[in-house]
Amino acid sequence: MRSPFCLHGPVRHLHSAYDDVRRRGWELVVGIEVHAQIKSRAKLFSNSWTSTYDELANTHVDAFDAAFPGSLPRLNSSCVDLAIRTALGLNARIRRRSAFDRKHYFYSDLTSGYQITQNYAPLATSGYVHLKKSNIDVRIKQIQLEQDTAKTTLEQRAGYSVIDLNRAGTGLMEIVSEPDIRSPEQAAEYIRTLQELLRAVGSCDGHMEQGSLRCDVNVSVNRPGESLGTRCEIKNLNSVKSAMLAITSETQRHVELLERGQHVFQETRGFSEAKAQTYSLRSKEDAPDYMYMPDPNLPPLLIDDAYVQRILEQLPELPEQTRTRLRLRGLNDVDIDIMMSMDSIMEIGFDGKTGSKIVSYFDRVSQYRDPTVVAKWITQRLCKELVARGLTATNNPVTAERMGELIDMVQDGKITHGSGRRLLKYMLDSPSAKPPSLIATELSLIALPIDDEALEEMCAEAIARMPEEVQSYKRGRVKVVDRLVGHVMKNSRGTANARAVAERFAAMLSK
Ligand SMILES: Nc1ncnc2c1ncn2[C@@H]1O[C@H](COP(=O)(O)OP(=O)(O)OP(=O)(O)O)[C@@H](O)[C@H]1O
Ligand SMILES: [Mg+2]
Ligand SMILES: [Mg+2]
Repeated sequence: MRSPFCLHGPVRHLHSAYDDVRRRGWELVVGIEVHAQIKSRAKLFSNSWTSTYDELANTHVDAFDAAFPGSLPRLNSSCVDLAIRTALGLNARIRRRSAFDRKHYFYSDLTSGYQITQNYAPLATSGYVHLKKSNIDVRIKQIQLEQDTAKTTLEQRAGYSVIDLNRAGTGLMEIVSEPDIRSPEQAAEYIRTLQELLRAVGSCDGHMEQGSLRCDVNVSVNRPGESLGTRCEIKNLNSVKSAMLAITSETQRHVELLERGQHVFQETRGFSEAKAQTYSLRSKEDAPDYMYMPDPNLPPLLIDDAYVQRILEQLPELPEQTRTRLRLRGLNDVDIDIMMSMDSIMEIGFDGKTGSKIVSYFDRVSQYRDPTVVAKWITQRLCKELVARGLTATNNPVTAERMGELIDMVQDGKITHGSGRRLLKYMLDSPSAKPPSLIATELSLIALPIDDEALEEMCAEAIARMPEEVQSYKRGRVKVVDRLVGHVMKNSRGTANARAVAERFAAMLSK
């Protein structure tokens, strides 16, 4: 499973660079702006459907998305619902009256010349996210609704750019944190926690590599106890790894400037993954004047208590609650983390009631079974086998009922653990409607009874074949019995019960 703290190559190098900066007596301050694409069927203000990143260009475009003169925006209420779900999940205060503004700038990916956003009265304010590993709360300054832009691709050879309007007008939630983050690791945990929450409430699929979740990180350094330093904003980071790298290299740049007696100037910067360095895009002086103004075509967004209450009632279990519930059922944090992180490689449907697919699978399988046993099968076997086959919980061919039967067969000693694993692999590779017990019989996986003559014979055969092992066992090296057991297991194609075999050997060899 992927771990946020698994550091490789340049990350490890920069990680120690960051430790060095800390040793030299600097404190790092980070605030993150996350742009999360709302997982709604329609765009924020038009009837056009949203698209995935790999669809044919310009096939999801309404007159309004193309800024056709005379076209008017109409707010899609499901985007508001999903943003409110998110705000509730982030413990934020939902504004009863929010409003939309125009942010003007001129760029080829913005056909109307302005982006509709919420500058003066955002949808929600003053939330927080708890980071479990770092054990801190990161305050959320605000959550605002805004439009995504079109996508421009530069055709370098041909000397022109092509524009795809599929993304234009898709709803975004901008989630702005307070500057409460103090290390690249905390930033990584913040992004992952947010990702998990957005997926759980079903408001965003959180795929950074596909651009449905993008981060801008703001970085400054200061001496402990002093006021905050000047921040630089690094735009458009599309993986947790590049966010960590960008923060680390930017911190180092600030410290080097300040230690040389120079100043840090407020800037917007980009990040080159290849060089693991940030570079200047524009200084504060060059910052465009966005000429914000209330959008005259959109009335204020009014949200009453009943509306919020209704959404609160539909809110699925949040990750924190799932963790607590699973812990109460006896699961350990490793198993819980594996199950919850499985969802990061899972498609989640448009049904809204998403939450964690693998957790609800676990709930069904473990309803009348030992939860810890079921969790082990799911995390150590099923998840691994699914990932190896490029499958997800959504297209997992083994239903919860069949998985349950398989586990029962192992628990009841009808098949060995090893045979259970083979059976699971078989069921994943050759999906069928047959019950696992029938498949096990067909594959001759049914365990040999403990007192079977065949078992006695197999043990005797092993003893005859492995005199050296027998000798050293008799001289007191009891661990050697494992080799004898291994021989029998191999001969029985894994159907013998390993513990029974070991007991049999102990009895036979003590004679
Ligand atoms: N001294 C600081 N060091 C690091 N981060 C900071 C500091 N001061 C503010 N920040 C962070 O900078 C971010 C500012 O985001 P905000 O959206 O409010 O403004 P902006 O970046 O100026 O606007 P835009 O949305 O146009 O980028 C917040 O995440 C905040 O926590
Ligand atoms: Mg911002
Ligand atoms: Mg910003």
